[in-house]
Amino acid sequence: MPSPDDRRTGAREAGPAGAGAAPSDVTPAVAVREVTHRYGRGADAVTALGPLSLDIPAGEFLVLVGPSGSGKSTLLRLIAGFEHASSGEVTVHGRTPEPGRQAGVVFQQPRLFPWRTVGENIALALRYAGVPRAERPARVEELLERVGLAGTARRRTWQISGGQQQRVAIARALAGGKDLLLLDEPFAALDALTRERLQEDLRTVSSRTGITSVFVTHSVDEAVFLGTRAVVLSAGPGTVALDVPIPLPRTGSEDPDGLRGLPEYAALRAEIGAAVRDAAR
Ligand SMILES: Nc1ncnc2c1ncn2[C@@H]1O[C@H](COP(=O)(O)OP(=O)(O)OP(=O)(O)O)[C@@H](O)[C@H]1O
Repeated sequence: MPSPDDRRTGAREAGPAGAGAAPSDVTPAVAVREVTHRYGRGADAVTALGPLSLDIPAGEFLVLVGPSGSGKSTLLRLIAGFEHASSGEVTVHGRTPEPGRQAGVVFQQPRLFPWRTVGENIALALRYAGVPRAERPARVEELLERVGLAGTARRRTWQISGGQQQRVAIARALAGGKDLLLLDEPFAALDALTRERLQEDLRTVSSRTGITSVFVTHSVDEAVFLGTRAVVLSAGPGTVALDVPIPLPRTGSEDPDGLRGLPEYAALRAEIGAAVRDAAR
């Protein structure tokens, strides 16, 4: 899914973790400092997360893995600004996150407007991003091309497959021109083959644009394939159980089978898999 205007941030050129960490004096794209999060009050309160600290440099593709209930989605929601930390601080480019402001978000379900066409769903996001009306059709086509859906703008969302709908959701998240993408198990509901295709395409998009990404998954294989860094959360309330760089080749044109066949790939899978199993005990 190459695009003529692939963006590369300065920090990306400095390199994500795994390809040489960003210098420590650069403000991270996302900073999570001593954060805890509780849902509810009194006797019904659930501590979902923390205390947890994490810096995510610009350009990094951070994958969050961990047992069910370890607080992965909670952490993502805090970074998106959907929740406010009970204690500690979350900042995105040094500022308190606000919903829809700093990040494009993709959920497990595509959440498209069913009465609108594919193109209209994306055009709406462009409108919210302040893109002038006259420029929107060309931008829609460009975004659709980027996610492998060129020529589908006029189709209704119910006329396309679940995998295609999730591609539209990714295009919509990219439409805002944000440099942070938050994805909460976006491929979990898809069949294995479609899931692999989307993983490959997302890896290419992320490698070529350098967009900072935080991706929640239960799949260790998905984590190693997509990430430049993996963080495993302990059983809830989640803290960092393992934090490892994934220094695999990342030009955006790697052969997926070749990547999965690398000995480093198998070693990372084993290390992260063991940490997830330990965390779940
Ligand atoms: N809105 C909510 N109100 C009350 N408790 C919540 C809420 N959302 C999450 N929790 C609780 O917070 C804890 C962490 O949930 P969270 O969904 O963040 O974990 P997770 O690691 O993403 O789980 P999963 O992998 O199952 O999706 C769990 O105990 C969950 O029950």
